[in-house]
Amino acid sequence: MNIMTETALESAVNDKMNGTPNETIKMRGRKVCVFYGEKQALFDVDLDVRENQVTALIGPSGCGKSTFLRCLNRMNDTIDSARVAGKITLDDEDIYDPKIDVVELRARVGMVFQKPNPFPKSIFENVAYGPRIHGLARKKGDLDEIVETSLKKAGLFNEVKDRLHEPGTGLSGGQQQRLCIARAIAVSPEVILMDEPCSALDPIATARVEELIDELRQNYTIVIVTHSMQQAARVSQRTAMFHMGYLVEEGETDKMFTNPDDRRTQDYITGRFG
Ligand SMILES: Nc1ncnc2c1ncn2[C@@H]1O[C@H](COP(=O)(O)OP(=O)(O)OP(=O)(O)O)[C@@H](O)[C@H]1O
Repeated sequence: MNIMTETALESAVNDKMNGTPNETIKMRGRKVCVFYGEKQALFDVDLDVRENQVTALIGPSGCGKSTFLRCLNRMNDTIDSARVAGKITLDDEDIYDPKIDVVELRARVGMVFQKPNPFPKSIFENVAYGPRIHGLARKKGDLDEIVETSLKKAGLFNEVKDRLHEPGTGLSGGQQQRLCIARAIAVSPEVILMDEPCSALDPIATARVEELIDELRQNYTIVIVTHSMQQAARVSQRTAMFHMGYLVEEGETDKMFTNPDDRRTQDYITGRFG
């Protein structure tokens, strides 16, 4: 290693130690437009997603938050009437390039939905399914290890270790959502998209998932859609405010909640509309 590299490394480590956020852009959206048939749902959205940070998407119902989230792993491809224009990159690679393997993309950019949706299979199988189809378990024992590690990272292992072969659907709502997070983690994603992951959970289960999101950001980049201003303020480092299909403004969460630039953000966070 030469001196320059050593210095650069040291400075990067110091930045980390000082808590300077990682400003690497993991995903970049430029002039993103989405149409459902004739109706346009998103207009020229430019939004960067920073690595190892939580980005919250907020705004009144129907403003396009979930539509934008679904663009990030091409889930809109599954909606017949949907058409996406503009450019979205992951590590500077165009995810809408025809060469992109969408199955592989969705392993790199995983998703957790509003309602916990475990498969009607055992807890073990819920987590093992993805790694198995993606060929991540090479030798016997690999799968056991992936399942255990993923459940640990999702903060669920201790609660379920004695009943791994019982149905995932038998868990509580909060546990099911953490199982879905373990399932997403099991294929080693780089980005995790969460569409209102706590809206079906009680306050205690919500608090547990919020803590988990904060832990996960050390290893993953997270984008979360939420209707809860408190949740956005608690879990995210950056917040993006949408209104009627437009990105109104985006910035550090602390600033967005104390001193936003746009009147619409101010009105929304203070409950004046939405
Ligand atoms: N599958 C679809 N087909 C047609 N229109 C859709 C579809 N999904 C969303 N839309 C429309 O696109 C617009 C944006 O919807 P979207 O669900 O992205 O908003 P949202 O901000 O996530 O809303 P909510 O907070 O209510 O979930 C809305 O007008 C909605 O009716």
